[in-house]
This record gives sequence, C-alpha cells and structure tokens, in this order.
Amino acid sequence: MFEEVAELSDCTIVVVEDSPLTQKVLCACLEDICKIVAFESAEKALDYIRLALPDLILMDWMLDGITGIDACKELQKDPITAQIPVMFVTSNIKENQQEMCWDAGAVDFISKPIVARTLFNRAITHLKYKKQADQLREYSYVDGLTGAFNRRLFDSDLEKHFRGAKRASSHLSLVMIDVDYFKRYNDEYGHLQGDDVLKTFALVTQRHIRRPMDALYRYGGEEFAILLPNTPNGAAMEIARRITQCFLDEKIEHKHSPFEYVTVSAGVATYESNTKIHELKDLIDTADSALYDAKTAGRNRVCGRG
Ligand SMILES: Nc1nc2c(ncn2[C@@H]2O[C@H](COP(=O)(O)OP(=O)(O)OP(=O)(O)O)[C@@H](O)[C@H]2O)c(=O)[nH]1
Repeated sequence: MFEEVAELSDCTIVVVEDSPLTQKVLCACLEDICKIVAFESAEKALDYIRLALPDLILMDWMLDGITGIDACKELQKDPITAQIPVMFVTSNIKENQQEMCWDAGAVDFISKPIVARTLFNRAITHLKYKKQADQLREYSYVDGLTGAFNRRLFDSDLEKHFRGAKRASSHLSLVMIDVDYFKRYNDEYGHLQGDDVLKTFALVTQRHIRRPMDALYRYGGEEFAILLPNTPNGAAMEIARRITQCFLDEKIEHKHSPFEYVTVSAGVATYESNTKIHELKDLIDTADSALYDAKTAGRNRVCGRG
C-alpha cells in the first residue's frame, strides 16, 4: 500500500479484533508488510501466539471472553511470549485506560478511527525493533567456536520445552553427546585441530535436526546436547544414531582410538507423561546416565533410557 518492506517479509503480525469490518481494515493496512493472521477472540489468538511466536500483536481492548488487557497480561507471564510487542487498537481511550495498557505490558496503542499510514509506520517501527532485539539475543546465545547455541540458552529452552511438554502431555527428548577419547586427540593433534573436530561435529549435526524447534547446544567442553520437542524416544534414538554414524563417516583420523577415526557417544532420554521422569533434573540425569552407558559399553554408540 505504501512501500516495500522487504526485510520484514518473514515476520508475522497477529490481529485480535472481534469486529469483522475493523479486522478487515487493519489487515488491509498491514498486508504489504508481512503475513497477517487474524482472530476474533483472545482465547484462539493466545493458542496460536504460544505456538507460532509472531513478531507483533495488534490487540482490541474490548473483546468477548478474555479482554485484550487480560490477554496482554497473560502473555507477559511467559518470558518467551513477553518478548512479543503488543499494540492496542482502541477507540476514545481515556487516560486511566492508557495507564492500564502500559501496566499490562503494551508497547504502544493506536486510536480508532484508524489512520492507515500511521498504523503502517508504527507497525514497521515495532517490527524493526523486534528483529534487532531477536538478533542481539541470538548472538548472545551462540557459541563462538561451533555456531551451536550455548549453555545459557540450553537452560532456558529446556525449561520452556519441559513446561510445554507437561502442559500438552507430549514428548520431549534430550540427547547428550560427547566426543570419545578427545583428550588423547588433543594431545596427539593439538588443541586447534581439536577445535576443528568440534566445529565439524556441529556442522554434521545441524544437517540432521531440521525441524524448527529442534536445536543443538554446546553443553560444555566437548559435550553437546540436542533438544527434540514432540519427539518420542524411538525417533530420538534414530536421529542420534544417524548423527553418530554420519560423524564417523567424516573419517577424521584418530591414531589413539580403537575405531581409528574420531567418534562420539550419545545418551537419549525422553519425557512423556507416563514415564518415571517427572522433573527437569530427572531428564538431564537420565540422559547423562544413558551417555555413561554408551561410554562404558565401548563408545561410538547410542544408548537410551526411558
Ligand atoms: N580442542 C578442544 N578441546 C577441548 C575443548 N573443550 C574441552 N576439551 C578437551 O576435551 C577433553 C575431554 O577429556 P575427557 O573428559 O577426559 O574425555 P575423553 O578424553 O574424550 O574421554 P571419553 O569421553 O571417556 O571418551 C579434555 O582434554 C579437554 O581439554 C575445546 O573447546 N577445544
């Protein structure tokens, strides 16, 4: 409608508005920027937002069921959804209502009747800030050597996914992976070449975890972790086996390994509602124990514990 905003085209804006006409107007104003998903109720919008994590939310104040203010407060409770900017769209907003918007966690509001150009420009400003903040967050969460996510993000993602799996009664698999005989490798080939091994491992692994929620983390030193939400134990074991095999196929010479090449061992544990894993710590301990099983059983293998 106004200008091309190419760098924002991969963003998503959620519009929560119960008047079909206003909803149509809002969507028409924003459709040139990026994908727009519209809802008539906050309940449905919240379900979508928690899963899809859009980049901006336009929220009506008065809604049947959960009000816009309560929906905004709800989003603030979760550190992940709290990062999504919420802009209220309201008519004749009084001073105390403006206060309520800020207190609920809104970043902005815009009055009805809508001035298309103002809405368009404000949306772009918020989307640009959001993208920059996401990028900064991502840089601070990436391990400089391997490009895998770092331990700090692992701790926060694990907590987030564990809560999600409990709430949805779904699976969450954790794979712990450790390079075998790595001290001997460093001693023989030097620390820099050792670093290259870790980089190669991260590259090989990234090729095997393709779903958007799956992620590889450097857990510490030569140990890595993979989080696989909505993935049952059998599937996680299969992914771990493929990674182990493909890394061996890289054929990185290791004179002091019985396998002649650098190998890894992996331990897999899975949370599901009917297993003995109830707490987050149980999941890590179980994956660690499975990794220990793989090491003591001879290395270069995957072991799992339910
Ligand atoms: N090159 C390099 N080496 C690292 C890095 N982080 C940890 N290490 C080395 O990894 C080695 C780990 O040694 P150990 O814990 O004894 O394990 P291992 O020799 O792989 O033996 P197993 O795990 O039992 O097969 C140590 O020598 C660490 O110095 C790193 O970032 N780069």
